[in-house]
Amino acid sequence: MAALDPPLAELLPRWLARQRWYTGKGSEPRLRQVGVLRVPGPSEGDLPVDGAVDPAVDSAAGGLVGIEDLLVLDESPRTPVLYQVPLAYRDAPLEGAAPEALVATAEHSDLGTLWIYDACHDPAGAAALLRALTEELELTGEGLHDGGPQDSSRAHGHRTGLLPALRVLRARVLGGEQSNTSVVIDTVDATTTAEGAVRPVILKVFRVLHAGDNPDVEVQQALALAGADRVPQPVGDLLGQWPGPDGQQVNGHLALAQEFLPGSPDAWRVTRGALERGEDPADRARALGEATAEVHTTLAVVLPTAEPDVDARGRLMTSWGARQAEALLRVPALRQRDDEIRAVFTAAVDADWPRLQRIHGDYHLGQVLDVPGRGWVLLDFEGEPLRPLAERILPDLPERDVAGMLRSYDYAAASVALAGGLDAETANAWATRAREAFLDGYTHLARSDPREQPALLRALELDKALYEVAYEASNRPDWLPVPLRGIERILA
Ligand SMILES: Nc1ncnc2c1ncn2[C@@H]1O[C@H](COP(=O)(O)OP(=O)(O)O)[C@@H](O)[C@H]1O
Ligand SMILES: O=P(O)(O)O[C@H]1O[C@H](CO)[C@@H](O[C@H]2O[C@H](CO)[C@@H](O)[C@H](O)[C@H]2O)[C@H](O)[C@H]1O
Repeated sequence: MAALDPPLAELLPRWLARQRWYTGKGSEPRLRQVGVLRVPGPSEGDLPVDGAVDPAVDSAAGGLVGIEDLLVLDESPRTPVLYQVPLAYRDAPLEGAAPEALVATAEHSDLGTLWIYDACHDPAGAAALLRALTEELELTGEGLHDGGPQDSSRAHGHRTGLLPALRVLRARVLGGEQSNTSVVIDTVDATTTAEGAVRPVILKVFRVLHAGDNPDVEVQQALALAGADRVPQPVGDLLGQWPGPDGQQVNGHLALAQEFLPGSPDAWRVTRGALERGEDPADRARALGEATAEVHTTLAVVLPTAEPDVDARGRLMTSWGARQAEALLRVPALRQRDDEIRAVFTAAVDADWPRLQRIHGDYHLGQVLDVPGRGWVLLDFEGEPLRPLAERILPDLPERDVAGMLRSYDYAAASVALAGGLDAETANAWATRAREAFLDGYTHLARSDPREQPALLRALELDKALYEVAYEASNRPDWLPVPLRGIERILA
């Protein structure tokens, strides 16, 4: 049987531990493969080799030996984490590849030296993954050295049909700090040979996998199919199947593709820029409030809603308690505010609640794009990455998104002040004005004014700030003062 030397089992953990999306920072992964899928290469006509389109991808499909998508379980943390690692094998180095794209080189018993790339960083790998979605391919481990009849993993592609068939020209990984890996793929309409406009799409490869429908796929598709243009047009998705913890097969999304909106800065950049230039934030914030209400109104119609019954209230109280406990672990000084925090949550549980519905779930300024000629467009409906998927897919309080955005205006002002660009008082006044304008815009198009539910809004802002304490402690300790000051303000 063909073999790799060193074997992947030795090479992969070292590489995985260095990835931004590896959740066990600082610890050594202990990996067990639970699935492997063979991904057919890019379509004929993808990545043309005649240099007609982009010389940078001339050699993209040449030298490719195979692509496989590994599902590996890291058993080192208390709760094991399942990762998706698509790999592209080549018999020669990929010209122009970024150093971080190479996972390792290894000797194959039949093929000689192989260069093993993160398939997301290999244009042929990304084109092949996109093809699996757009051509609705069925993927299995059949034909692979370590796949075979004993391997029960599967995947199938699904195309929404909202965009025409696509032919890939080139691909590049989107930089920046991300929980998943996103690849921007330039395509043209495959149904015509005429010179058409380049249509960029973004392929988002989920790195941490969960059993169940990914809300980013489900919620965005529901909105787009209802005709909403407040989300990018979805191209399709890849749904996987693998053996779950007790051996039963589970389903979960592996990837999605959607329209890419170039030249569209996110609201975080736009907002900070306005603040640095001393511009009044009110008009933009009001428009964002309106866009948010528009999306909430559609979601309440196209996806299931629920009564805020005793169970729902109990679940929320439990999750608030867990957040408080987690934040306390990170910042023990918060213990002094324990009773005050609990009192805010208790007051909210007993307040009037609106009907529960699907929401964005991790709403902040970085999740919204300012699209020329279209206005605010919302991205990333995955919910908070630190919250269990089972909770993220339940109908929730729309005020959670409102509170998320209110916190984000606070963050924008505080981050400019933290960088020395503004005194704290001016920053606070600016944030207050932006927050009020956002609420005015929301109220204008929603059925209710969130300010009429002060206890609920206060608890949800506090909950978000406690989440941010845990998030910043793990990812950006220098920013911890931002949510801590937020907590002070909310409790004042
Ligand atoms: N459809 C899109 N068009 C343009 N830019 C996008 C699109 N989708 C994502 N992006 C960019 O990629 C970034 C990360 O995307 P996101 O879906 O939030 O991924 P993650 O879950 O990894 O945070 C966004 O902040 C945005 O800048
Ligand atoms: O976009 P993600 O789904 O990865 O969200 C996570 O990271 C966010 C930071 O990038 C974090 O947001 C926090 O910082 C933002 C500024 O960088 C700020 O606008 C948000 O209000 C604040 O919550 C988010 O909480 C986290 O889930």
